[in-house]
Amino acid sequence: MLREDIIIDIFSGWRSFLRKCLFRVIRVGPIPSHIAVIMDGNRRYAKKKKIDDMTGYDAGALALLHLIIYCMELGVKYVTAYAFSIDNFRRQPEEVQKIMDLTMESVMLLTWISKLRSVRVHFAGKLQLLSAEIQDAAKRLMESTAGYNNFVLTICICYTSSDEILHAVEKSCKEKWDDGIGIMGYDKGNDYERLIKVVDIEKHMYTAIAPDPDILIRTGGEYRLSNFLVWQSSCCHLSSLGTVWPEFGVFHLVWAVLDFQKNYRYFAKKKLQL
Ligand SMILES: CC(C)=CCC/C(C)=C/CC/C(C)=C/COP(=O)(O)OP(=O)(O)O
Repeated sequence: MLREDIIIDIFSGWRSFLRKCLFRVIRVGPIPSHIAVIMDGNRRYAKKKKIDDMTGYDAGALALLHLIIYCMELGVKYVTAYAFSIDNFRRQPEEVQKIMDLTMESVMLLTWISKLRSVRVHFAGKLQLLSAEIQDAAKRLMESTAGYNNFVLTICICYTSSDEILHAVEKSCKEKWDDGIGIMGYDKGNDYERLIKVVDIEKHMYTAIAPDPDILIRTGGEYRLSNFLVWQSSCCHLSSLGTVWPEFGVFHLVWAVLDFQKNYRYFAKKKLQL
């Protein structure tokens, strides 16, 4: 399903030319540095098109590849996608297997794209829940692209925010403990001095490779975060789109960015206050 000729087609041709003209106009305003996506509605798309659910996921993976390329052209440096949550292991075995197969295919395709466009690929989540084969392939891709910084793609797999925060707290405590500092704070007059700071926790997040997202897009008409980037999205523009993920296209991206630009002053001010 995910093939190199599809990517060449997205990068070139008259559509790519028109897109670049449109992006030139949008770039007059502020461009988000980081866009995160919850790719909801793949099975609903499959039902709508009367195809099987697994083909819906294929279409979803292709929509993600389109988004990555559009973001590169627009000048967005970071994209983070919620590919599979820890809770998704409770789904039908064939569905779990399908997403794992897509992950493996994506690793192969991303190996090719990353060399072509200097893309750094990062997998974020409890990766030990993946099969040994996928863990190895993901690790190899992360290592081989670690030196690139043109564009950073984070694929959240076996991920939930609760697990990410627990992991980061554990790591921070262990680090302080190993340094002989201890983990409990102490009273300091009227104040309380914490030994574990917010920066310590943030350093150990699975997604620490990227700054907090500027826009979080959720498709499928839902208004929930579903345990995705909960810590990181306190000051981010939320965009809930009625479209199902495989139908997400360049105009949906443009809409989300224009909406972000409309509210930019507020978010810029809030970020300065943090
Ligand atoms: C790189 C990589 C591994 C790509 C993964 C491809 C992909 C589109 C994953 C989405 C996973 C997922 C569980 C989405 C929820 O949609 P749903 O189908 O549950 O939505 P619905 O049931 O509400 O329609």
